[in-house]
Amino acid sequence: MAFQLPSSFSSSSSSGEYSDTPSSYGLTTSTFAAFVVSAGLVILLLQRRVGGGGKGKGALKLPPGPPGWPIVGNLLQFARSGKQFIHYVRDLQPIYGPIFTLRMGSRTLIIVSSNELAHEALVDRGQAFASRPRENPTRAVFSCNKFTVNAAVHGPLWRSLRRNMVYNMLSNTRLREFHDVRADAMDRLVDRLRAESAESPDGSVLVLKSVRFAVFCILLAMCFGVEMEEATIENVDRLMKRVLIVLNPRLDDYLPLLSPLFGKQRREAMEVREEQIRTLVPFIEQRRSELRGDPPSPGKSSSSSPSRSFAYLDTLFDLKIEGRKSAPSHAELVTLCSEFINGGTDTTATGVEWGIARLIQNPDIQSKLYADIVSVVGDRVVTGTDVESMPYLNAFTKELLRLHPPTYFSLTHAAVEPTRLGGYDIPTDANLEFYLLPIATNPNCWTEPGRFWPDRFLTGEEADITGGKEVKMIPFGAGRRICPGLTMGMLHVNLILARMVQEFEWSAHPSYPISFEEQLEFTVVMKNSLRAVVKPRKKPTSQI
Ligand code: HEM
Repeated sequence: MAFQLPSSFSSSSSSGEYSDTPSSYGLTTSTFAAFVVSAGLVILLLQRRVGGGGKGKGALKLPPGPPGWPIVGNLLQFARSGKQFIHYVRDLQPIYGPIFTLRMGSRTLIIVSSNELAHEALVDRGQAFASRPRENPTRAVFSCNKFTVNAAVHGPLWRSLRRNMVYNMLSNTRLREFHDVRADAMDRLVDRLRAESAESPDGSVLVLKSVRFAVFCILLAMCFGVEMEEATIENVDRLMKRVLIVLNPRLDDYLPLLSPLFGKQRREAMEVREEQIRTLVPFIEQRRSELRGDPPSPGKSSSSSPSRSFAYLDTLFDLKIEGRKSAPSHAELVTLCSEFINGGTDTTATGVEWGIARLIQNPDIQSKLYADIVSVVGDRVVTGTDVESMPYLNAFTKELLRLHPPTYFSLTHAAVEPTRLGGYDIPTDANLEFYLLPIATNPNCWTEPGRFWPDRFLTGEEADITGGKEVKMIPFGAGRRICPGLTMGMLHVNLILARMVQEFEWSAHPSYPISFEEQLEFTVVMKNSLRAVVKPRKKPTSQI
């Protein structure tokens, strides 16, 4: 079992297809257990000697939770359970209720799984819970000390960064401007799937890999303003995977006193950070010199096509941050660009993978979806504008994100100042985790909540996925920290699914039966990566 707890994506990455987390970071259960017991005893002795101890939380009335050990809290029980964190929490929830506490070493996690409490905390009293907790030292380096939208504490920096991303990049008008980037990525996706299927002896394809690559291409082009050659994209993608691996939570994140034992991992993380800066700064500099109108440097081989008129990066060069005079540094630009690319890549790709699995499981639903697409576009290739007018597709995607929220937890929240929720104290240093899956499958809110049934949204059941009025399903979170990429995320999931279904009929591979078991990486991916058989349909004509 990998040692895996929820974490923010910061400037880092997300995952999706990577189940190859090195065991040096993911300790096995038995080593971990032995390690924690001995380490716990050593720390206890050390703390006694220096007169240390608790943090004076005795007077607080925290939500209930399983009793834990001194120092290590519930870490040992979690490790010994042999479960993934999402399953460990799922099994505790019926015992401890809608709000409960887990102590993971030095971190106090408060898990909220009630619709009402989520609405109260995120919407009604959104300001009070709008911050983010402290980061571990490795993440702090990658996020330039929380210089990102997702990691910034609630305050002027967060407001400046978020406002810039939302108004300059994620508005409907701006999204329309990148129509051709999406169209190109969709064509490439279809070509890749066709080629992979033709090369494989059984005509099958690995869904997540190609979809993830397509989304990555779109976000890379939007971020840096250039459409890069495939080899360059793959290179950047490989680097992002390494970033992801070194940012995996480590034992010393929860037991900082053990950090002297993790020197090698820390050094490796710093090398990856340097490589990330070395790789991305040339794109930043290329863009800067193009904006200045410099002539291309002689003899420099270009790994990208001519530039677009606008990119996320352009908005960052002279970004005015409340309370700060200087423009973002190179390292900060790398961090902000990585956040933009990573925030939307695995979340979207994971959603599509589960979506294709559901279509294979339900051929009737697949037929209805195909009919919906054809009724709107006829023989023409489906575009981002078309998907808005496809009621069944939109119902399908909503149902998909209800039952398979790409992240089962929102990013970790923190209280701005000590407060209360559900009758319990919430200290500022607690990690507040909103558990999205039980919220979206609450039997008080849904008929047959466990059934995958897109028609529910066409026959009277409703849900505002922003959670503004009430919280029924919030795959993008809710309130002040709601995902700023909601519209783009929905558009990409809709468009990719529509194009994949327009071009191919999807069915199960006889040797790889579909299993709906999940695995927590950054997003919750299919435990057995989906391998499916594709049968080309009538080829649509090129775009108008
Ligand atoms: C299907 C696609 C997506 C899903 C399911 C998703 C989900 C989420 C969730 C659950 C959160 C946490 C909200 C909270 O803390 O309460 C979040 C935050 C965030 N997402 Fe997304 N996301 C998606 C796509 C995107 C895209 C396309 C981008 C941008 C390019 C993006 C950028 C962000 C950022 C910057 C935050 C942090 C917001 C803040 O802290 O103020 N996401 N997302």
